[in-house]
Amino acid sequence: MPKTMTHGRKYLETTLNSTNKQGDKIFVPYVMAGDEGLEQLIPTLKFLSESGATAIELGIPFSDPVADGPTIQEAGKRALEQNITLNSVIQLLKQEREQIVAPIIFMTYINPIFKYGIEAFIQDAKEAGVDGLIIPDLPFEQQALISEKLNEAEIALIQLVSLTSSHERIKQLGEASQGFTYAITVNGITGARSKVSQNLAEHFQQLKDSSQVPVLAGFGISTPEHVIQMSKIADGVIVGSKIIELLQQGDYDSINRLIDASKQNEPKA
Ligand SMILES: O=P(O)(O)OC[C@@H](O)[C@@H](O)c1c[nH]c2ccccc12
Repeated sequence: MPKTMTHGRKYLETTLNSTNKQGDKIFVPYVMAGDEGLEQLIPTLKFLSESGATAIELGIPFSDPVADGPTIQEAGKRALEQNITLNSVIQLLKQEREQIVAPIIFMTYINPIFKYGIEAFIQDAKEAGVDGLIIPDLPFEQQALISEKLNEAEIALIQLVSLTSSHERIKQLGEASQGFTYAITVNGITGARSKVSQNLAEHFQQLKDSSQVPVLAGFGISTPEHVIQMSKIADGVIVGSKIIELLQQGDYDSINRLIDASKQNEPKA
């Protein structure tokens, strides 16, 4: 990161847009903070960033992760056993953020933020160089709780869109979108799957037409072929459970192959 570039929504959006402009698709891996111990977190983030991840979604472990499938839940348990908290992740990033070029998006449930205190959290997240936030259990109607202060701090609040969102809701979310729009491509929880959903081209076209920021596909994407398939209709992908499995196995080659699959698109004229 150039020293003059500060972190936040603009840095995230500029980074994502320039990836698409180059003709590549966006690749966002999800990792659970502290799954491999807190001391391994910076090396892992550095590896992902240097391997070509466009941005990184960093999960904060939580005791009641309602949207998470088994792989992410297990990773969360391992992290909780090591006493990883929102606070310890923020403290680490305050020290080491500069080592990682890729924008960082926190994925945290709302409870840890309440516990931390909304204002203190936003201030510390800003100081830690957090560029965006995903809060899966904060309904759109309740976002005013936090969105104004996030706007002031210029941290992006990412909107999640489900397959069952109505046309009207898609329009609302599109107007509120910052950073990127997270399009959930299955009805269900997170987790690696053998096949990705088909026939989503129209859905994605509708999302792209209403979103002011790139639209990324997530949930179930597990192979380079899935990445290529989804990248045809979305601006990029998010891969969580599979990345967690591969990190556990130390299979960095397969992680590189997933990332490389997002870079096989012809440059736009
Ligand atoms: O694991 P998958 O199926 O590859 O999907 C990504 C997902 O895990 C990650 O983005 C995520 C983890 N926890 C979440 C909760 C809600 C929405 C998204 C998430």
